Amino acid sequence: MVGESDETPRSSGSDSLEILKTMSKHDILEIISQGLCNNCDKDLQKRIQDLNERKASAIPTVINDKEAGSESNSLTSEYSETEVESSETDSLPENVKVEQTPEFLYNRKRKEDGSDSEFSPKSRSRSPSWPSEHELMVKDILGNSSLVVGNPAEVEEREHGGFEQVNRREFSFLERINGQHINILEGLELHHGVFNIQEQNEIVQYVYKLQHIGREGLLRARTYSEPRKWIRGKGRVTIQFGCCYNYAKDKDGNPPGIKQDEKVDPLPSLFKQMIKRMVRWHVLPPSCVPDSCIVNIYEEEDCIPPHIDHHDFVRPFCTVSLLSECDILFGSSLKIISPGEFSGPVSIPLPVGSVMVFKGNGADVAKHCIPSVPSKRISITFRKMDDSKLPFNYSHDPELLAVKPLIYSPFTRPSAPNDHNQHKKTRREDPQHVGEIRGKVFQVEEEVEPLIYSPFTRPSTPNDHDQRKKLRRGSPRHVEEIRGDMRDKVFHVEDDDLFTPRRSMQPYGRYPRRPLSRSNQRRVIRENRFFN
Ligand SMILES: O=C(O)CCC(=O)C(=O)O
Ligand SMILES: [Fe+2]
Repeated sequence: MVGESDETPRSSGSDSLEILKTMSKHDILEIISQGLCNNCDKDLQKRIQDLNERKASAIPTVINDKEAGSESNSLTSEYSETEVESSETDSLPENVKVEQTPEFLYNRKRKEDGSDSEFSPKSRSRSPSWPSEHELMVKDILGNSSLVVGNPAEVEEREHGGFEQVNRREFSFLERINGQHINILEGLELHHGVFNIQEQNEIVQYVYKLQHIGREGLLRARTYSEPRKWIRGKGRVTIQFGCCYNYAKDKDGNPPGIKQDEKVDPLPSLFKQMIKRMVRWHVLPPSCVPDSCIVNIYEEEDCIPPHIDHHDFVRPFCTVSLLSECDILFGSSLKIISPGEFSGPVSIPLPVGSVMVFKGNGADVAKHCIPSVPSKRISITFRKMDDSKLPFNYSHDPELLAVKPLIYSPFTRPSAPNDHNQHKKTRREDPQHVGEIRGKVFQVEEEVEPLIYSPFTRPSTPNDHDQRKKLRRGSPRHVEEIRGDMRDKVFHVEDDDLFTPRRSMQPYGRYPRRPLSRSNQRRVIRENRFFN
């Protein structure tokens, strides 16, 4: 057990118990969750499991929030599993409200729906440790959704052949920060083709299912949360898995970041499949396999304000965009104009099905935000927690521990469908091809020629557009010319359609965008000129 070799004088067992009674839940968790040997860890898990089972088979009288006259309209609003499990609940007076467990709500719902079988996982009779009953129940509700549907040959084909189609874009935008020109978008990547339309549909349906069971109160208290809708432009629905993340200081004074003593639901199976896909297909490195995610469900006009993702999460992290396209703004400084309306120097459209990877300056120097969206949108942000910030009692998911990128060789790339199987075999069997993956990655980079773009040299008619593109691509000197022209600001923009100076100088948000008055236009342009 903890500190067995510690030589400091110890208090007796009963003293320790007395001290324990005066300690906060947080401190107790710290004591029982750190530095245990394997045997003690197993023993502890078994004790928790046994306690859980005893509690589950003797759920105390439950009073419905609504029946009790509570104003809360969400069954989940107060529920916390740790509270239900804490010893105080055993000795509550009869009329004191006891929060409802998701299992209870689930069984009640089943009864309401006419099903007479209660949720009773096989593990109730005997399970060595995880997953808990609650987790089994959520799995049971979600069913066996699969990212890739089809016969085994199609699945194999998609998993192993599809990543050749992925297209990666990088971005560059120089801002002058402390007198130096810095590419604030360095490290940002936008990947297309990682999830096809059928897979996107599958994911969207899954998110709706999660939203539904979240609303029903069947997910853990902090997993599902809804914004207070009456405040315009504020927030969106969020569903958190893997860890509980505090966006801002909470009502108990906990700072923003991962709340280690709070439990949320673990990553659901379909999201693990998405993670595996992204690692296998080189969207994310195997050294940084996400173990948490936040689903954002934006209704029309919802937004996410300017921020830099918390460093409780390591880099890179990524966001998958679904359902509808919206713009994401970047800048070392972003302005809040009104709720949901922000302005900044760079705007990048996030196509449906794309994956944006954040690292380097793109994650840590530039802030980002999503202004009020034009229509309903879903995004899923996948992040890996810093080791020191893992929730207490966290156990790594074995399914995600051994994910490896697929091996690809540009030199054995199949030219005809007949070669294909042979090619796949070579790739999988010959580890030396790992080195060639780099070749492939660089090749992708070369395919995307960075375009150098200045708002002042932007072509005005479609006819000279192509001509200019050619010129820019063909002549590296053109870069210098533009740099010379731009003096303080150099715009490197990767795609013609991604950026226009007019758009960058207008506040974003609110669709359709209001035309700016002349004086406002002058003000915004002036502000952007002297942005640095
Ligand atoms: O919805 C998005 O695309 C961005 C989400 C985001 O920035 C975040 O979850 O931190
Ligand atoms: Fe973010």
